[in-house]
Amino acid sequence: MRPRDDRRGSLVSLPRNLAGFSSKAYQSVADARRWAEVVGEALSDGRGEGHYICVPHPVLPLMTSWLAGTGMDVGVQDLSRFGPGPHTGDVTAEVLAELGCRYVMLGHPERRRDYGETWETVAEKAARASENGIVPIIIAGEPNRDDDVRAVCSEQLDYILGAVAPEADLMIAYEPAWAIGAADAAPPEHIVASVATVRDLLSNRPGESRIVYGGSAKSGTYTDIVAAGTEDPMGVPDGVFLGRAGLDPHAFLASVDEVERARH
Ligand SMILES: O=C[C@H](O)COP(=O)(O)O
Repeated sequence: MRPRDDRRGSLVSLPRNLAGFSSKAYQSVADARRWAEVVGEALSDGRGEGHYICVPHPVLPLMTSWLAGTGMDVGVQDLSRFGPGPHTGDVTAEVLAELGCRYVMLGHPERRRDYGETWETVAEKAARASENGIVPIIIAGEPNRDDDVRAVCSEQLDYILGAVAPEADLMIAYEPAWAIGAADAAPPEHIVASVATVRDLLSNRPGESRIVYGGSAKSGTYTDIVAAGTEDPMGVPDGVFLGRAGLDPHAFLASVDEVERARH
C-alpha cells in the first residue's frame, strides 16, 4: 500500500523529475525571500511541480507560502529522533508534518562531522519522518575517492532499510563526501556507476525510491550525467541536488529546465 500523504489527503507518488536545492545555513531570511521571489515568479505557472528546496526549520512555513502556486515541495535539513515530549530544542516530525513539510535530509556528512551523528541515529530519524508522512532524503555515499561504493552504500542503506517500512517512499541523494564542497562534481562516469549500484541495492524494495545526485553539482552537471549514462540508463539519477550553485536562483531554474528537458 502506498503511504498516505496527509497534507494532500490522497495517495501520491514521488515525482519522476527532481531538481533540488539545500540552502544549508547559507541564507538569511531576507536572502531566502529574494531567492523565492525569483523562483516563484519564474515557476508561477506550476512548472515547479515535484522540484524541491530544503531549508532551515524556521524558514519552512515562510518558504511554503512564498512558493505557493509553483508546485514545488519544501523540506527541511534535520528533525528530532524523538517524538513529542521532554526534548528541549528538538523539532519533531509531528510539528514538521503539521507545517506541510514534504522531505527531510538525513545522514549528511556535514551533520555527522558537526554533531557526530551515527547511522543508528540517522535510521531512527528516518523512521520518525516516514511514520509521519515526511519522505526521508538519505544522503549516502563513500567518504573517500577510492572507497568501495557498493560496500559503503550497502552498509549505510542497511541501517535505513531496517528502520523504515518496506513500502515507505524514500529518496536517496547519492553524494560522495569527497565531492561535496569541492571544485567540481564527481566524474559523470563515476556517478552513473554508483547510481546503478544504489538502484540495485534498492531493487527489492516494494516502496517507491528515487535517486538524485549531489556534490558540487551545477548547471550542466545533469546533462553530463545523462550523456555518460547512454549505455546504462539505470545509472542515470532521477535528478540533481544543488548546494552552493543553487544559491543563485537562476542556476536552480536552469537545473529545473535541464532535468525536465533530459527526462521528456
Ligand atoms: O546537499 C547538497 C550537497 O551537500 C551539495 O553541496 P555542494 O553543491 O555545495 O557541494
